[in-house]
Amino acid sequence: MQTQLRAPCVSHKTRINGVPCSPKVVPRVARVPSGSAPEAPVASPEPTAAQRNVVAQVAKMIHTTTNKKGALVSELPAWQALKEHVNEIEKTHLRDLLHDEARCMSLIKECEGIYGDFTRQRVTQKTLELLFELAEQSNLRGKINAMFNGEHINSTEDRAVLHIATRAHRNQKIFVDGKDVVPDVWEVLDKIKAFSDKVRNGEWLGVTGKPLKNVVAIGIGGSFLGPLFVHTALRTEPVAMRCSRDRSLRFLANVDPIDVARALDGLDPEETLVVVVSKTFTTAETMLNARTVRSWLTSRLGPDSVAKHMVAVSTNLKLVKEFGIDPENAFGFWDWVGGRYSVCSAVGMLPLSLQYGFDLMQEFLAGANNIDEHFKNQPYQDNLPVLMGLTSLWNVSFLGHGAKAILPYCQALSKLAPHIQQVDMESNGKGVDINGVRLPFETGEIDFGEPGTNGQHSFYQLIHQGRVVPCEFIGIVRSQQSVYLKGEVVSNHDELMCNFFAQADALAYGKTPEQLRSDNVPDYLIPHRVFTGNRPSMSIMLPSCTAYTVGQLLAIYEHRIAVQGFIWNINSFDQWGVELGKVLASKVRTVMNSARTRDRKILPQDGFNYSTTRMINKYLEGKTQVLYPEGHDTFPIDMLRGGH
Ligand SMILES: O=P(O)(O)OC[C@H]1O[C@H](O)[C@H](O)[C@@H](O)[C@@H]1O
Repeated sequence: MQTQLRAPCVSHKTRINGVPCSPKVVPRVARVPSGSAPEAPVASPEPTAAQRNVVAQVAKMIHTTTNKKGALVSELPAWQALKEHVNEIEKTHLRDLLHDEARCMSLIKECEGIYGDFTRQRVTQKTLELLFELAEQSNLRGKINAMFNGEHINSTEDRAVLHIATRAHRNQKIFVDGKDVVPDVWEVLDKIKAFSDKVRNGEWLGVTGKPLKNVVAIGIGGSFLGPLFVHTALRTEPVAMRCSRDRSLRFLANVDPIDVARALDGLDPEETLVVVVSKTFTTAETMLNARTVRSWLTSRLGPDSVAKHMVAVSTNLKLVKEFGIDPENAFGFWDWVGGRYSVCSAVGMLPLSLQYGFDLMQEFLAGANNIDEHFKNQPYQDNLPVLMGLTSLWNVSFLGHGAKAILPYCQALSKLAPHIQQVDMESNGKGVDINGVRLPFETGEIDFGEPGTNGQHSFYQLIHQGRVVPCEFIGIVRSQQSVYLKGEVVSNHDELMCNFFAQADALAYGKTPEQLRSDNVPDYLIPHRVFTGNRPSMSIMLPSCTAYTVGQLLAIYEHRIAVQGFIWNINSFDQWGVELGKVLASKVRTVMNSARTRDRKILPQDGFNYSTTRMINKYLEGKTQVLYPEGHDTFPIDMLRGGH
């Protein structure tokens, strides 16, 4: 049997990622037979100086040759067993697996009103058992508990990860650093209710005395995508429609002035409330957009209008004040809410409550909370986020499928994929494990998606006959909008759902040359018309698309992403990868300003490479505007027309 060197467990904390670690550093080098369980760090008597020296040298040697500080998940016995199990699965075809009714029954889960069908994943009962074993060996349960217990599992930023607290019931208790944070959460929620009620019932008026019926939410990334997803999901839901009659909610995210023009087009500033949403209140795009819209407001309504027409959501109340927004009109949240996990905090709750009313949005929180409890308490085999996370991990890390398609058969869920893109790819697109050790395998998935049936007429060709892309089909039992035309074979929503059912089986079964021959397909076309099938997917059905079920769906996706990150043993809650581009943009900004204000070209001494220098100069030459105008703001004429 082969042996491999395992690195010393060196811990500076008593708990890392929910895993207890000996506070006493006991470097230890073990020879571990591959395929056997890694040993836990053990306490030993104080080593002598000579022993310490030997251990330090061996540890240094291991560190420099393997860069390991602890066992990687890929070294765990269950990971190895899953690798070997791939050979078994490669011999199966979904066509056959779907004939096994006992298997299918065990892979269909009905919980919390949601129907989850995993039968079209390329898994058998044995695969699941091995995945559960991997979860055990990776201490998944311990890591979930660590998250719910408010431990600082975001170790690179030394923060707890507690978006679950933002949707806690008032009587729940959730502690961060010894403090119950639920009262703080509800203090902000109560403030959102009071403020949104006042705006909606006309108690809070604009500076010229008009009701504020339009809201523009300025924010980007996590301060945009989640709220946009939920707003898009509710726009045509009958109760939400009634609650939002005569009101509008728009979003402004991109720093592109075209987005400003579109967001403000036709709006009357006198009737418009602006919500600036930024966790840090330093994000360049958001702050420039906020200054732009402030200028749009004040140029029409005077400087005093800011007090009545601008409010903020942020963790940085100092900068909110410096911007000129009264902290009384600011809605806080906390560093333990990650930006991409913040839709249930004031980030989403303020703009959405202004649009739909707080009471409806509370149902959204209740739906998310329902899944939080499910995730925390259900055993792996009945736990939707765990099953989704594990089967995705199987697809990515063992079957080698690096992408996944999110395919809601519901137009209202059209912004689910863009939101999950950020939550998933920013969380799990990492190159090192939680200890900073470079991973010998890839993490994360490339997420994309469109609502069915639109996607069918776009990229489905590739997923049927080109690359294998595991798909997630999301269907709704009762549509938000019901249409049936007399004489049609089925109602419009049934027509949509016929496609939902058909696509999953088309991917799984495919079409063989024999079937094509018996359909009299000419020989020369057969290779073109063969579908190999055996393409994995899963299906979820929600009873309806309401505030409650949208909350459930959101939490399912958030937690399944955490499951994957916990098992890969990465930090799913930081995002250092977005920094470098920001820093370089800032350097370009400085040089751009100097070039524009001094009417000069970019020079080699500005520090850019040949390509970038030439490209920026080409850009500078091509614009009619050379010098920035002094002393006043400029807008495209139309942007100021204010709907008149
Ligand atoms: O809410 P903000 O502080 O303005 O941040 C907005 C976004 O900024 C960056 O792009 C981060 O990577 C995102 O996670 C975050 O959501």
